[in-house]
Amino acid sequence: MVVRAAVAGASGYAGGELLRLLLAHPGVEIGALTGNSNAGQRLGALQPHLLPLADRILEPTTAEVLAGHDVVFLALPHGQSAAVAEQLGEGTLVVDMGADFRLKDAGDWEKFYGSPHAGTWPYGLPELPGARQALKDTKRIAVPGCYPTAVSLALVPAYANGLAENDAVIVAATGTSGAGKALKPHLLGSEVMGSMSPYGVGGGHRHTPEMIQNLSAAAGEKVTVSFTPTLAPMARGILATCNVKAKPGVNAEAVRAAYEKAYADEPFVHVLPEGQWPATASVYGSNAVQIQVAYDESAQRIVVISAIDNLTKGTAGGAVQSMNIALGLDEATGLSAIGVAP
Ligand SMILES: NC(=O)C1=CN([C@@H]2O[C@H](COP(=O)(O)OP(=O)(O)OC[C@H]3O[C@@H](n4cnc5c(N)ncnc54)[C@H](OP(=O)(O)O)[C@@H]3O)[C@@H](O)[C@H]2O)C=CC1
Ligand SMILES: CC(=O)N[C@@H](CCC(=O)OP(=O)(O)O)C(=O)O
Repeated sequence: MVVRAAVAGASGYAGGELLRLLLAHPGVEIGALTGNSNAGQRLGALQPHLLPLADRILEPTTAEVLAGHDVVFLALPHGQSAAVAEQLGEGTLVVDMGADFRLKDAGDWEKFYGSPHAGTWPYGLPELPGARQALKDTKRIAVPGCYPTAVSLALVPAYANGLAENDAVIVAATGTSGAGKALKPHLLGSEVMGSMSPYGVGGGHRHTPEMIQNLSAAAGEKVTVSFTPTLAPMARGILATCNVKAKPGVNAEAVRAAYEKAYADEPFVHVLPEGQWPATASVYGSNAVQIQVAYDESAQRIVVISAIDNLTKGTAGGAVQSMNIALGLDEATGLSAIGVAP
């Protein structure tokens, strides 16, 4: 089976990473490629690493251009997907890499994104309990945010196994590509090189409600999340340090056993051997997730560290993995868990 896929937002970082993966996918033929301000440009001028597509011309992002494809990926800014998606036929598989359909709670959406809530689609993080079943045969997929991917995979086993108190403290470092290609003064090389800086401190980051949604579903009760993102001088990668108070009676063996069992059969999530720690360089350009867990006995806290590539497992790889499930393909088709080092 070969499906024809269109990519809206092909000039951006997420769209570019998606095309890199789709070029290596045996079941996908690449159809229309669209942009906004760059419509009319050669893709090669904007994504010079995508050599086989260099002479393709970006078209405007309209329902007419995106019609007639089996799959449409939307790699557009927040709030832009819903209007496009509603014009695409019900028989088309629409994979939204933006945030529009991730949250279930309309109040959360309005508070953090400041616009009316468009709805909720099956969530494209297959490793979460029940997620694969919801993705099978679906025609609509909401790909998670990059931080919620790293954090949910790190903490869901602790909550699903009743090991952690209902209070998570998370500090995560990200590469600059997470902010997209649009020019932003705080992302100038001279501001970022040789420096790390926090942002969205104090509960303001829009990924916080998405983390709460995922962790609360695993815990069976509302989990409190304090999330602090930081910007690191690298292009790609997220390193999330997740710290939770352990429930009474928990010990190091129980924690380790829960994580090893949770991810034993997962093709992309690797619980590292004891003493080895996740690093963004190890997952660069791959769909892999590295996890290490430690029990801090003196503080009675569980510390889980995860590393992903924000553009791969955190966006485009997660999108392809979820598409594969929806189409009934092997979940790992076209994806690699092998990183690039050094
Ligand atoms: N970067 C990341 O790590 C992650 C990104 N995502 C999501 O992916 C989506 C794209 O992000 P990213 O690629 O980083 O952003 P970029 O800024 O790099 O790219 C944005 C893309 O959307 C197009 N675009 C901009 N405005 C409009 C509009 N009004 N209508 C239609 N198209 C428009 C741009 O076209 P043009 O350049 O031609 O103007 C470009 O192709 C976002 O929703 C983001 O949340 C999700 C997880 C992680
Ligand atoms: C450095 C930086 O700004 N990172 C982005 C990462 C979020 C992201 O890309 O995810 P979604 O846009 O899909 O929600 C941020 O913190 O907003």
